[in-house]
Amino acid sequence: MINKWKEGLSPRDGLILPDLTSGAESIPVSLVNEVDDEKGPAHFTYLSTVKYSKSFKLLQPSFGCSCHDACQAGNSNCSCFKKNGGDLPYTAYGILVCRKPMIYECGSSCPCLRNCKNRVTQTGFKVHFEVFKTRDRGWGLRSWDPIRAGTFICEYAGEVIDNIDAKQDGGDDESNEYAFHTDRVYESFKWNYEPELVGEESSNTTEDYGIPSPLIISSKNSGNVARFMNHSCSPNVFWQPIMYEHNNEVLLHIAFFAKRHIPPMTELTYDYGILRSDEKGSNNVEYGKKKCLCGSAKCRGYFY
Ligand SMILES: C[S@@+](CC[C@H](N)C(=O)[O-])C[C@H]1O[C@@H](n2cnc3c(N)ncnc32)[C@H](O)[C@@H]1O
Repeated sequence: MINKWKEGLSPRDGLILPDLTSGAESIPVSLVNEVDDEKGPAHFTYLSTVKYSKSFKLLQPSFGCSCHDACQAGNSNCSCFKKNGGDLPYTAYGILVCRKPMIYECGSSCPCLRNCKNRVTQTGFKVHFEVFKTRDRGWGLRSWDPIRAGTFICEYAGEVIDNIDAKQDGGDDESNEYAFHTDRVYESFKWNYEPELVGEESSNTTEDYGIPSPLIISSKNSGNVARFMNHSCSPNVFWQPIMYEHNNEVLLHIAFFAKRHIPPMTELTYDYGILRSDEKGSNNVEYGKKKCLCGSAKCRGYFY
């Protein structure tokens, strides 16, 4: 049936819009409601990447590789590989091998080809998503295609804002529910599924992120499909910081990857983390105000 939807041979029940992105992405994103009469989410502008309005100072100097073809695994002269600890972070099929504190992709000043294997998150998403109405958590995101563990899902697109803007954006006493914060408290987990999937033990990879300074991205007014991903305490998606250079600026992007194999039509969710209290310091976590309806056996009961 899903193949018939893709080929346009059979109509998708509850279809509201065939492409929520209006052509901004190479693969259309359907908008579907099979549960009630709501005709779509509140207005927002579709944006496919992150937008830095204020200059975000990164400590990393801007430099790329000098590979003239595609960057090759084992090439000790490739400076992009060196920044990634001497390895390509992705397999030849573009699957993330291991969660890392930071991934450095080739950027616009690197002479390597556009299809270099070190540019996975810059070439748009490769799965057919639908934004659908959930029964109890507003709109959500799922895929018509099966997704293999380690697959790039999408980036978190939106506008980079500072903490003051984040508070103002959400009103006086409510935080912006469409803000992604890198410095929330996130449940730790080990990611190294690729070796596990080929029958090897997972290694003890670090759970810390190597982010130079906290980043907040708001997708309230403009964003992509990531703004529809709901929270789960047992998520099937996780985020990974990625840096690459564009127009002589090295910018930080947040990319989502599948944490496990995800069957078609399964809701895609990630852990929103818990907001830290500015006043209480890093060891004191401020417990979230929102009741969590993720329904997982490990549900914390709240998020934010
Ligand atoms: C970034 S938005 C996600 C998309 C949203 N469902 C929508 O309709 O646009 C975050 C909001 O979705 C809802 N939400 C997400 N995950 C939830 C969960 N596990 N339990 C209850 N509500 C959730 C909450 O209202 C939250 O503030």
